[in-house]
Amino acid sequence: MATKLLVSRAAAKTLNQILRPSLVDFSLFSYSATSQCLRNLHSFVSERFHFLKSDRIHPCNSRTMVRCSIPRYDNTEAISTDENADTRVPATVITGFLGSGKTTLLNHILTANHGKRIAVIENEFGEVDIDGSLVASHSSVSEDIVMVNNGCLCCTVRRDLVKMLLELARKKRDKFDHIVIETTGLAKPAPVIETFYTDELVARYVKLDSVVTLVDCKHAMQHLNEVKPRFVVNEAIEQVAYADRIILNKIDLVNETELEALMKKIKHINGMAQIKKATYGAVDIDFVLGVGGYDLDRIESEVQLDGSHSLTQHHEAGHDHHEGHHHNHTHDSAVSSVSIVSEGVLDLDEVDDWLERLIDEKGEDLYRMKGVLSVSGSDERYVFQGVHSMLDGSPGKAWGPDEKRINKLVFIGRNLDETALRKGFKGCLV
Ligand SMILES: Nc1nc2c(ncn2[C@@H]2O[C@H](COP(=O)(O)OP(=O)(O)OP(=O)(O)O)[C@@H](O)[C@H]2O)c(=O)[nH]1
Repeated sequence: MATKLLVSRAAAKTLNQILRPSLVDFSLFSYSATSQCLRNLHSFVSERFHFLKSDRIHPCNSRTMVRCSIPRYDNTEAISTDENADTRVPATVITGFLGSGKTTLLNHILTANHGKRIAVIENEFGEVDIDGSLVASHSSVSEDIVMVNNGCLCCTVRRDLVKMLLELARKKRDKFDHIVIETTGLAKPAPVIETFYTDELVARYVKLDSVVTLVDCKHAMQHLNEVKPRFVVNEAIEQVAYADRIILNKIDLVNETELEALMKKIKHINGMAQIKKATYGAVDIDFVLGVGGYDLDRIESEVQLDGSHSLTQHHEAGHDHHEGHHHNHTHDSAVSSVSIVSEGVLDLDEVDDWLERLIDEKGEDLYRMKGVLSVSGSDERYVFQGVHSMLDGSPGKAWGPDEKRINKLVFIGRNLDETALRKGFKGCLV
């Protein structure tokens, strides 16, 4: 197994300013402090709240942490005049099953004319560095390999991933604008995502932009339907579940009916990700870079749920209809999405309590969640996003004077209890 890091010079562009990283203040709290922490969520009106209670995300990770932090920026270090500017380097994680087209997409990113200089961290099984030569044959990056490591990104080399990210962000920051990490076909995305939140230095210098999942249209259904032994993760499902962007690749190898069935299956698992069909990973670069999938400012555009869409999926799943919400739970997979679209005003204290309880009880099974909320006593939307037990929330854009205040929430996870989620939401309405 080899993990290597490349810095692409394919699209050179000069950074006008080398913005030095801002400081994130991580204060360690005791477990009991989380409650207070969440209860105070709405009081951080102008500052982003970031809550982290991370445990058991990955079998390799046995520690339990409770942290609460408000990112802030150290003026002595930051060159930017805007003290709230997020100057961290964005990173995109490309995942997808073996042979789904990850390297093909990477080549597309490296050779497309987008003006961004890309640093690549590539993780490959096998002694021979095959993907490196493939990438190199399509661009002039072969001489830019700066690190080589062994292991699988999701397990043994997570430490190496941290090292590489820090090396890039601290020492080579002026040489690139964006980091792309290509995981092995078998890598589970959770530990890679977790790295951006649990490692304080990484969180200080690098921000996760998005998880892009490649799906091989010809073989994906077989992998998604594969029944694994108990406690064994189906990587194909996990990769779809964590995605912000899904590329249905190799559409040239399937017919419309097969494509339709696959699309339906994928939406059942992940009702939040934007999906594009492609051959040879050829998608607009904007679709994969600069997504802001974990960015609170972008949550609203990411949570594009409307009642009609929801009900359609709900119907497909063969369950009772409930006005204004749906769940696309499938019986053949424990991983599914639950979406709630509802008018009404919420009590933010109740929301804090509800979400706190939820992540306390179900954090391990909650892969992703995002929401735009209408809360009492505020003219602004309240937005939140989370991964497992990490929850990040803050006030967002103001509601328009004649705008309908519609709450939109989506949860993706394992064994989601749609009825309980709906009840929990209703319990927060004033
Ligand atoms: N027919 C067809 N072949 C494709 C398409 N995209 C990629 N391929 C081919 O599929 C094979 C695998 O593509 P890669 O990009 O290497 O896939 P990968 O996900 O990086 O593979 P691993 O690193 O083994 O996990 C290559 O031969 C590609 O040329 C497509 O849209 N259509």
